[in-house]
Amino acid sequence: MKPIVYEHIKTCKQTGARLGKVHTPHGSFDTPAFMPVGTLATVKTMSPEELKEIGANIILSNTYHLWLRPGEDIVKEAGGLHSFMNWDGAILTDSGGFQVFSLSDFREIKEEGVHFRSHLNGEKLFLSPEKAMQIQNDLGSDIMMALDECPPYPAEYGYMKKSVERTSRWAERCIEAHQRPNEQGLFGIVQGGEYEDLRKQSAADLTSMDFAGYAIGGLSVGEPKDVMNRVLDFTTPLLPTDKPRYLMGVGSPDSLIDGAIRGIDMFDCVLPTRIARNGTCMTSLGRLVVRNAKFARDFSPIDPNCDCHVCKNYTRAYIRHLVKANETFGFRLTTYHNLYFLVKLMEQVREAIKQDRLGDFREKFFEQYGFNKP
Ligand SMILES: CNc1nc2c(CCNC[C@]34C[C@H]5C[C@H](C[C@H](C5)C3)C4)c3nc(N)[nH]c(=O)c3cc2[nH]1
Ligand SMILES: [Zn+2]
Repeated sequence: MKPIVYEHIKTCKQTGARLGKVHTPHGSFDTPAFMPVGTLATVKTMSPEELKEIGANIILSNTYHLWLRPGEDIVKEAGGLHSFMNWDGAILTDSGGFQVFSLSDFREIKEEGVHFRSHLNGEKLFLSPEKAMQIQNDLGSDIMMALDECPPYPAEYGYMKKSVERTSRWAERCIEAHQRPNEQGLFGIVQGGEYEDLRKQSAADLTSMDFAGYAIGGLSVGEPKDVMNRVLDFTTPLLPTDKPRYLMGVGSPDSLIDGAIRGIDMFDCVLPTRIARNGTCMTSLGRLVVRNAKFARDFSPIDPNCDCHVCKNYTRAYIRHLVKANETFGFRLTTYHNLYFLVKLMEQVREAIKQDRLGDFREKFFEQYGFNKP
């Protein structure tokens, strides 16, 4: 039986956004959904209980890092990632390719796979479609990603065309190498950069193969927002309506809303956890850098419009003090609030889709958050 099932509930009459549910062997989650990112089998500083409290039902984990440390064999011996990290919700693992390109200084892409050096000890390593499948099979994630190449931005047409064709051949090999298709879903990743014909070719190749869902890759790699939105405008319509669509590496509140409007169901981004660790918070009135001196005697919550545990019990002055003193608890508070903020934002997006008014919601939110300021 299919491990991943997409249930379409409705499409917003005002925009192309769709309300849905994704059913997995470890529970379901409402879409559009933001997925918190756990790099080393933990969403940094958050406990599984806190992630549940925040409302996260699916998290991302990291093939590349877990392969290098502690090794997928140890995670497999622990019974898989769910028991290793004591998380009983859904887990999505990326294939590791993106990490190789963004972390290791030496790498060589060949037809058979990618040769590179470990960013930990410089050891020569090799990642192939078959290896990426074996690692994710051992980790036991509910949603696995095919091994793809995410080309840099910008990339010239000739290179992009060759890369798309190789990514499609790798996708075929991933399907072949997938050991447990009835227990773990496998998503294909559409590439093609900003070239409409290459996006069409990539989507046609991948949708002719039987994937549980489709990701749009190659974006959020430095391109302007309007380029991302244009690529989404002509790419999402190429994807089947009865399967989830995942926009990889996105993103900021405005990109989440604009992606949902263009029919995206799933998002992931390190932003909320990464900026939290330098004391920056996302609030309904825009970004707030809590270590700023003006908050030294500010005994109000991070976000007056937020009802999270942190905003109900702690003040800007206290969190500023902790962050300035480099106290771990301070980063736990900013991380908890930022994740809650994005999970809540997606709840408001789903509510707006229900009421066919996501366009109006976008206007109000952008105005209040300050996205429209020139
Ligand atoms: C930021 N922009 C962006 N990201 C991207 C990612 C990684 C998604 N996040 C997973 C990830 C990546 C890192 C950091 C955490 C944990 C783990 C390792 C998995 C999230 C991508 N991943 C793949 N396989 N392909 C892409 O084209 C791609 C494009 C992206 N553009
Ligand atoms: Zn809050």
